[in-house]
Amino acid sequence: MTGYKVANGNGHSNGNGNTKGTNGTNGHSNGHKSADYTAQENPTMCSRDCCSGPGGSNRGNTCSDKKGAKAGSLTGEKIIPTPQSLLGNGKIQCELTHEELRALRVLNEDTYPYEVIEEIADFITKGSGMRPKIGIICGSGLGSLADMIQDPKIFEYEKIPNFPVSTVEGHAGRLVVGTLEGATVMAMQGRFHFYEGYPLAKCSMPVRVMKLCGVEYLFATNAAGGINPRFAVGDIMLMHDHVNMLGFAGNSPLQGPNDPRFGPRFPALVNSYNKDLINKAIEIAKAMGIESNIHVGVYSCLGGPNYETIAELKALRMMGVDAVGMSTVHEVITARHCDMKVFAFSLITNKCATEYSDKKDDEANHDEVMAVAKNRQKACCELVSRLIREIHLASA
Ligand SMILES: O=P(O)(O)O[C@@H]1C[C@H](O)[C@@H](CO)O1
Ligand SMILES: Nc1nc2[nH]cnc2c(=O)[nH]1
Repeated sequence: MTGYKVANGNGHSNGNGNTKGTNGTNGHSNGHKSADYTAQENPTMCSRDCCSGPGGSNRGNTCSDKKGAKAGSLTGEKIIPTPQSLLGNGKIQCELTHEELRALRVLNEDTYPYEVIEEIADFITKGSGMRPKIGIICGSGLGSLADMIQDPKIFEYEKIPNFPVSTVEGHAGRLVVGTLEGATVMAMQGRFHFYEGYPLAKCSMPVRVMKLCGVEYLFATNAAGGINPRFAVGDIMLMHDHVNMLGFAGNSPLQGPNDPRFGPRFPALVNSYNKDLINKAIEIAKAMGIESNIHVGVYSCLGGPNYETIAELKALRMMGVDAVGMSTVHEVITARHCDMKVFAFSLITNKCATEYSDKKDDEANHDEVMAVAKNRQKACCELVSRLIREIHLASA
């Protein structure tokens, strides 16, 4: 115990009556919402050349031809665009061109229209001349897997239309398409996390791009803190299930209008992690002589960027969670929604303390996470590449 008394040694004081959410939102401020409000607050914004709307030649003036405007805007009444209206017949305040509407929806970014994702996928398949079968999302420090790809075609995220950019140290921010162990693959060197300020649908949008590029298998890796006391730093936990804490808080990458071209409105998530791939990975680990460092377990994603409190870690352990991180779950949900086969693992980069202590060493930190990931990247890369080889051989 550390300088203060906890009544029952469990570390909880029941003083939790003030934890209610304050604004009823999903908790992310994406910095782009203003695009909606500009449109709704300017009743004269239109797509024609007569006024101050986009492309208008008479900027700063108001439009006298308001035929396209909804009645509400003429009386000054506010019309709040909803996701349905944005995806519906395209009328927010007045007629927008298809391109303008799409730009608004992309900026609005909680929903990525199918057509935008299709365009990104075309950009990648045409630019690389390949239709990859396996998609890989490289977790923190494991980006070197993408460096093993042969004949790589590299796409910097910032050069891909409508793609977000990586903001985390250790995430390079590029997409690499090429061949690995005979299979055509596309690998994300750098993923998008909720804590970067991106809504979950944007974090996992690249999974849908992968799907439309032809990807059938999603491989996702992450760095995670080990909660299971049997786990050591440097171990690998093959994910066989997850606890979606962001989902408990009412947040999902599938929120908003469902496009059935990707998958059903209410997808089932039991058996999300492919058992055959888990079993093959265990066999490969045996052949590599790292069997004793391999576990099968349950991962949980929290929003981050802060690491967990002792009370949170105790609660997660009681829920059956073995490792905790800040990613992957929303990618897996998106992949399963569009019927991809999923294989995922956590590299245990730190042991999570579940007892109170004053020792600084017990605190997780990103430098340690990166250092362990660097040390273990050879084993992680070998495991993934050998598994990809098996998939390739089985389908040849
Ligand atoms: O992208 P992953 O899940 O590997 O990154 C983890 C979570 C945080 O970004 C970071 C914390 O140190 O590592
Ligand atoms: N949330 C979380 N993410 C991590 N990523 C690497 N280690 C950790 C950890 O202990 N907690």
